[in-house]
Amino acid sequence: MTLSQPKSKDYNPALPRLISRSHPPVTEEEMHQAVRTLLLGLGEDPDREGLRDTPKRVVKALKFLTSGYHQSLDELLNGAVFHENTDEMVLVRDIDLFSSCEHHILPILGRAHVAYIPDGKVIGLSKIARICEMYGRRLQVQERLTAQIADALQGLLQPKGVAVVVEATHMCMVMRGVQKPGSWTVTSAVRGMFAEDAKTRQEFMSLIRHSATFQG
Ligand SMILES: Nc1nc2c(ncn2[C@@H]2O[C@H](COP(=O)(O)OP(=O)(O)OP(=O)(O)O)[C@@H](O)[C@H]2O)c(=O)[nH]1
Ligand SMILES: [Zn+2]
Repeated sequence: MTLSQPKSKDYNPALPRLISRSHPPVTEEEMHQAVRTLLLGLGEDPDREGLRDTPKRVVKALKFLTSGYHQSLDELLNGAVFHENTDEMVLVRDIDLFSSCEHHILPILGRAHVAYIPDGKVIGLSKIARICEMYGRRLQVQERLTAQIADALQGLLQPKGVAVVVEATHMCMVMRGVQKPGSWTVTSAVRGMFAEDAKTRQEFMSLIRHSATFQG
């Protein structure tokens, strides 16, 4: 049986604070011009054949990579929250995750492991991956991304506990800056039983233990 839809306006841990709410809208043409200016600033010729459509492509790509700002949990869930009498841990591990770091707008590539202990309600498994995707498609820091996934599940299901681990490599640390290709950042967010009970947390950690590699 499908439960009544949780309302994201009642609970929305990731209400995007988009500046467009208070500023006049920026037109598509202005965005293209901005990319053209960037290319000029880099010493490129934006009118050469290979770059002619690049401003359009960049804007389109960036819009896609930040499309999570325009999604809501209600829409994404599509009612897929069900009554189920179980209180055993549910874990979806190795969810590929792509995001963009808010400091450099460069990719964050990795994976998420998401677990919860139900308290009368379960969520469609694919929706867990969709929640990760929605928050990934925003400008992020990994810590906030991890917490937002945990808080979304906590708010939607009121489960006995939630645990999220994100393992990711940041292109801003690989391709530029400190240039450390082998580095992985691991962040976790634990709520309820996972925060309170070391045994439950250990069970989760042992279930996700493996070597972190990214296979793109
Ligand atoms: N905590 C956190 N930091 C991040 C994340 N993504 C990028 N950063 C860091 O944000 C910091 C920005 O530091 P700045 O000194 O302002 O920028 P920068 O000169 O480009 O820094 P470098 O990368 O050290 O060259 C860097 O240390 C990045 O590694 C993230 O998801 N979480
Ligand atoms: Zn960065």
